[in-house]
Amino acid sequence: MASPVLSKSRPTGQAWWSLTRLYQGLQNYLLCPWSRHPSPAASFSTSSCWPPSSHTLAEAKLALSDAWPLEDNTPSTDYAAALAAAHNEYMKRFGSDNGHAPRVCFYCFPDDFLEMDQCHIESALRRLKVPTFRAFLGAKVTLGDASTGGTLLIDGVEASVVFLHCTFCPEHFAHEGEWHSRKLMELSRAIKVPSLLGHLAGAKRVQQALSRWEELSRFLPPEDAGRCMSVFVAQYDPSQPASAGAVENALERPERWVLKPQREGGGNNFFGAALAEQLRGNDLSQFVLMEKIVSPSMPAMLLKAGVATSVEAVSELGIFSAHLAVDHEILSTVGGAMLRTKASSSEEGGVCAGHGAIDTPLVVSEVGGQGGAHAGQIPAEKCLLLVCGLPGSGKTQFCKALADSAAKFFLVTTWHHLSYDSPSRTERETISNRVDALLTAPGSAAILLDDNMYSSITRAHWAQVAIDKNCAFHQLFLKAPLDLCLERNSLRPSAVPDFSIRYMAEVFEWPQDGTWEGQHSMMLNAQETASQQVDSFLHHLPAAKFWERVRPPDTALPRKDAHNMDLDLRKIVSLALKDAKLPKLAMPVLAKQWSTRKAALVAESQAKASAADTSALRHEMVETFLRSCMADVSAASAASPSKQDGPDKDLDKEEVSVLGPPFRWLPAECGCYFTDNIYARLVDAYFKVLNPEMEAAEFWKVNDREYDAATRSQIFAEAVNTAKRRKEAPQVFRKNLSTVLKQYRPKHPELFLRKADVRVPFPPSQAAEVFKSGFLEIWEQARGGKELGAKHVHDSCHECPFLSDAFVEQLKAELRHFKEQKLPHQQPNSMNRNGCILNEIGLGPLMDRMIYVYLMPVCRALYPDLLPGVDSHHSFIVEYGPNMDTNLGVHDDNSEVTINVSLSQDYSGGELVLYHRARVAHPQKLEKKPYYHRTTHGTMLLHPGELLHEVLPVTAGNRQGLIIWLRSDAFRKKHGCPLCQSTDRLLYA
Ligand SMILES: O=C(O)CCC(=O)C(=O)O
Ligand SMILES: [Fe+2]
Repeated sequence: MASPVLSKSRPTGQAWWSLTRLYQGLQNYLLCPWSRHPSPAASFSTSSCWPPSSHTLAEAKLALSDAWPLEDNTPSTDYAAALAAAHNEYMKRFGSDNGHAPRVCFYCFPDDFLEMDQCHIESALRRLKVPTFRAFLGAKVTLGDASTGGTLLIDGVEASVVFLHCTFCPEHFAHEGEWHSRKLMELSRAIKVPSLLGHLAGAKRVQQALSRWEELSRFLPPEDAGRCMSVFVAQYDPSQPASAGAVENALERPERWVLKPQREGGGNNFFGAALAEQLRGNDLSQFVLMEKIVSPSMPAMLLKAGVATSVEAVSELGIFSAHLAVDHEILSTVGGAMLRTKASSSEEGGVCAGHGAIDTPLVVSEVGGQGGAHAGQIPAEKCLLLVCGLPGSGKTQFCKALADSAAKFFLVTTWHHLSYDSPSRTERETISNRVDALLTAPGSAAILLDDNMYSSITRAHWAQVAIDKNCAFHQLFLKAPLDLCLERNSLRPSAVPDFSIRYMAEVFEWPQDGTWEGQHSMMLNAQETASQQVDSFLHHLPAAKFWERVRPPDTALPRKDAHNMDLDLRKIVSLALKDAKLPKLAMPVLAKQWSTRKAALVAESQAKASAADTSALRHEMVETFLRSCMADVSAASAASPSKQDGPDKDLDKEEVSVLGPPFRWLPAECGCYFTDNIYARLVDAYFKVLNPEMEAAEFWKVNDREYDAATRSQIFAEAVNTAKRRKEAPQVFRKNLSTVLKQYRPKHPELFLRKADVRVPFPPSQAAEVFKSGFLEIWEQARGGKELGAKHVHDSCHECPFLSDAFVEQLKAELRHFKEQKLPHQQPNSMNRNGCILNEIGLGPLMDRMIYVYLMPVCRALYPDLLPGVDSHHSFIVEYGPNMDTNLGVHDDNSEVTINVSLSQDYSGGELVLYHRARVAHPQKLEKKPYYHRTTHGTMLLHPGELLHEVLPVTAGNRQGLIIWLRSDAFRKKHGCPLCQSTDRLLYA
């Protein structure tokens, strides 16, 4: 029986799962005893033609009444048609202009056992009246007219097309003569199959490079690159320092990895202990370390040498395609497929080597969709997915990012995201009922239930709900250091009391291998950005039992006895009383209240001690107690005088996503932003403010510098004010943005994109209006990997055209219009008091698109080391002129790369002066001569954020600029925050 595959080439957990169940039957097994040469990837194109008919026959003989119709598979004739098209193109161009009669050459080994496969293509070509000949490695190869683009003569015959069945591994080049022949082939005008580029694209090192988003998105539109990433496994060059983590993991868990030497064909790979041994060796540069692809298996019977064996089998699908281009594309077709099926226990799948069998794909359309007669019988699929982790571990952002991208990757129709994280019992009940309803409703759906879920008993409850509803079940854990969660939590408008995070961190029961949870859990790194987490989720999806129904817990769940319960209640009280947010005055009252509540719970639990489910009941009691203490601490701190004019509590109801994807918009990236490098304009210097409530004496102890008394008090006031403003900046940012979204009536609504649209380019005609044509040329160069036409002007600084005059005017008109409305907005940063933050006034999505689609390819080409990836941007307008700031002191930026777009030209003075890098060890060794930048509007300057720069006084007129600070978590993780040079307090990296 044929092996089912999807007609849509996307990984669909649900579909795989359903198809596994559908699979039944018998496997034909083809055994070829010859395995002298590794076969090129295109072998067996012919042999793949016959299984459909034999499988159909087998179905008929076995009277499988519900057999699915099998598709014809005709790769050999499709192959021949593509070769014929190539030959005809050659004839059209060159004909027989020299009296030779060109033919298609099959260039092979002298004793190639695959001849039986190739001869079908040859005879199909003959039927198409295309002459062919066979030549063998070592044949006499010459160029007819000894120059590039000349005729290719092989054994004296002119080849129109050379179809290479050898020269793809080192042994094929045993003599210099073979290299020379191969080179002549490349230099000749004959059409090469495969082309050198096509061949290289299949090389393992190239595939490794293409498995990275940064590389792949240079060649594919983001949407397509995203889809590809969702099915690619990770690949590394183990000799590179950046791969140390992967190598370490492979040494620990070799069963998850495969080590491939750079060789074509199977049979050369290392697995398990042999892999670990190689990894400990010296020369790793010849290898590619790849995560193993773990496909879902299905039961099968393999028949080999007359013996049938029942195995768990996996299949691998290859699709044959042809692409012919001479200057422009002439032909691009997909023709036929090869499916290899093998026992999942076998590391190798080679058919000739006796490991795999050629099989037939059973093509169905979407499961649960219009899949033919059987579709209606396939039950709708549901999956309950728990997203667990401490508060501040980024669960909600991850869920949003997943639901956002998941629709593209799964056949599941609906993704629901529910947060169970509510202190109120009734609200939790409502959500619980909603989960119930969603799991019962018709249609496929994934329900993401996001909560701390720190106890395994709580998770088991949800597993049981999934079992009862006959649904699939899986758990995702976001793991983050406690300090990071505390820091992130403190930045949220709906921060929970610190003590609750400390408590959960202490008692968190992480899933254990070997228990029911081990099989149904995936760990994600909470320090990655949400989109990276989604990437790793998609990477690990094939191995996860994501769409499987969970088996009831097979290990005893931890039981909570009276003693344990008492310990937990005490722990909660003691941590809660230490919570920093708790005002001192409230403490005795709460301590008393909690002690009474605790005693009542203990008594209640003792009274119910004989009930069957006491353990679960005690769990519930601890949970309820924790939540009531959390509510008390929140209420007490909200009522304390210092908080009365604090952030607006209603804000968290606003659906304002400022954390991406694709980019975060919040100004703070490191905890030091709130305490270090606080700028005082008065003396043009930076100070530390450990907290805004700090006393003057303490402040001057930390900032030990000499000033007179009056200056001291002014500096102190300014620094403390700035620190306060920074502390509140994230909340104010959200609040302002939500006000703008509700109240602002734009002048040019087309500038206000939807967040969902930011990954797509402007339609071409609009792009031509937005950008200067010179920029679009540079953009194309960057995307094509070509040298850029940007002008290098100073140490790593480049100038290039960017926005069109019309667009600059449109943007400025919108900004004027905004300012006229007098809506609240913040200053861009400590140094610039005028202007505004574009992300805060609703133009964030526009900037996201500008950066994601247009600026990133250019920046990546110009700053490959600085920008391994960009996770956030701070985009703002600066303005100088009469009655405003007129200059800007020397500084470096809180960015990896800064893009400075000039928006005006009618002003005097105001040059931007670029010096040297502030953060290198020996700045004095760098170029000392400053560069004075002054351009026409719409031109941009790109410079590393660490380059010291200043703006000289504007003496007349008005000067406006658009500044984009690009930030990279990956860079900061390695080199530290640019302000404090440390990695300790990074919020997202
Ligand atoms: O106005 C300019 O050109 C530079 C502004 C700047 O350097 C900044 O805001 O960081
Ligand atoms: Fe700057």
